[in-house]
Amino acid sequence: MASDGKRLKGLVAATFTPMTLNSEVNLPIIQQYVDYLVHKQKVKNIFVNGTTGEGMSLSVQERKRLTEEWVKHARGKMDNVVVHVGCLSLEDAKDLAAHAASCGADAISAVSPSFMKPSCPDALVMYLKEVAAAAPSLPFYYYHIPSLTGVTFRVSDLTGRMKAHIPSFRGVKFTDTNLLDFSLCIHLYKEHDFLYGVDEQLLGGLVFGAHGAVGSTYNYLGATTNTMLTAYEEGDIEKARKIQTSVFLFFFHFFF
Ligand SMILES: CC(=O)N[C@H](C=O)[C@@H](O)[C@H](O)[C@H](O)CO
Ligand SMILES: CC(=O)C(=O)O
Repeated sequence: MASDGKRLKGLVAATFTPMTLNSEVNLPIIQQYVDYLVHKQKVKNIFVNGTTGEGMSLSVQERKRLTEEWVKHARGKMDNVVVHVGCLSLEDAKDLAAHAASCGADAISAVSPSFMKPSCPDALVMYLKEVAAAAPSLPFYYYHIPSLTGVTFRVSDLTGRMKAHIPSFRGVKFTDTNLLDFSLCIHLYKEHDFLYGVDEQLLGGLVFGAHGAVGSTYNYLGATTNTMLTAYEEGDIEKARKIQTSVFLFFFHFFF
């Protein structure tokens, strides 16, 4: 699964972390989870230990064991395993990045530290540069999620700096409703991948040129969202809009 220059496209499911009733990570079920995503949801990329997987609430050891298991079972079945390695501790993030590389993950990603926040865009890039350098052979994706990190630097401001300072920088997982910032990134940095992360308005992201999408709902609405991607590609905007509307109505029904 080496990712020699291959671009991350299409849907990426942000995996949940299966737990046992004893609050241990449930590793034996991961093989079944991979098969379910590939066969039932037609989703062949995963984002492990992110927001949905509650990576920030897991121990470093749990995150490592999960990474090993996801990579092992995805091998030969999936296209990309992206491992989220962001932590409040830079040393832990570097440790997780190096571990992801040693397991054979395809890419890594990291959020900004969020308790002691970087004071300016350059400080954030210095942190991300060190994390990425711990796994220099893996494509690195900045994970922008200001609603949770409170770090609101515009991605269009950060991207040029990441491109200049992080040799493995490949793109951004962009979880924010600011489509102006998103579209500016796509316009300015055509050689990078910008993956949209607000599942309820992915259609808006597609119109502005999203290369793909990372999200929690692709665990269970992957097949449905794939039909939306196809409708959009075929120019059937009415159908795509209907599917997007059904997705957010479904979502609002259960979560609001
Ligand atoms: C805050 C959050 O978890 N965002 C996810 C991606 O980053 C999304 O996939 C959402 O879970 C999804 O859009 C539902 O609101
Ligand atoms: C949605 C997403 O990308 C995450 O859970 O991290």
